[in-house]
Amino acid sequence: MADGRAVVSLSAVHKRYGSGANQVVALDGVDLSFHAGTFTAVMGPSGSGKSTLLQCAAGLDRVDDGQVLLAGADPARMSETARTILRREKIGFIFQQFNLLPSLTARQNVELPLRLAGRPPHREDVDRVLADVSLGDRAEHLPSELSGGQQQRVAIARALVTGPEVLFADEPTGALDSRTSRDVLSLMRRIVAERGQTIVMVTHDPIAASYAGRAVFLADGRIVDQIEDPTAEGVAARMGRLEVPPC
Ligand SMILES: Nc1ncnc2c1ncn2[C@@H]1O[C@H](COP(=O)(O)OP(=O)(O)OP(=O)(O)O)[C@@H](O)[C@H]1O
Repeated sequence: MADGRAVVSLSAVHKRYGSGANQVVALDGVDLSFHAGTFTAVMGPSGSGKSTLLQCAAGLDRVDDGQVLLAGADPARMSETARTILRREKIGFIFQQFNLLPSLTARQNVELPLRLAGRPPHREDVDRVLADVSLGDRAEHLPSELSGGQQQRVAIARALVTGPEVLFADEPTGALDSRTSRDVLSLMRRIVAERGQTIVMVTHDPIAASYAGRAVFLADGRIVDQIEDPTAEGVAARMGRLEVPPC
């Protein structure tokens, strides 16, 4: 369902932390676009800049040089309030640790982004998105009454309920066992195929990357390779050449 429109694009993006001798160049001239309806895995060794890329692409962190365009807007040129609204309305996030509110039911967690955006949640919309993640029968359960995979599916429903242009996922299966991970990844792939959702996922796991339509490889803050329709074996082999051998 990819339509060739870039939902997120980074042009010559540089991001540095610290200064002087302690300065770290986290992103070193990144040019990268994420088109509508595509599922991209961002891979690379530890410290290569994956999380920084996600933070900058999502407008959560400022870039030092270059430009990010996110859903047609440049977050660097927006006020803090406008950036908050952009994040609330156009972006969904999924995290390794789910980040659900423990005292709220699955339904109330899913309703939360709508309430924060001042949009009264309609029961049928929330029911539909819970059914989309196969949790129609768990709506009234607390997170503590759900398995890890079910909690991550609530988090996905919560990320989808506002109809975001792009979903950013940071190691979404990092806290799940392999079978549950496969279920969550299959769900993410289905959301892309059926809803035309755009997903950008940071992962260490070649099997997770194989669910994406493209794997992008970072090393020392630079994009060094891309693989279309990646297989777990192909990704693992490419990663093996990027990882620094232990001394
Ligand atoms: N807030 C910060 N202050 C200083 N340096 C930072 C900060 N955040 C990240 N870095 C540095 O920037 C570089 C890129 O970090 P980043 O977290 O983006 O890498 P990563 O590929 O996501 O790593 P990992 O896979 O280990 O999570 C690293 O050298 C890191 O130490």
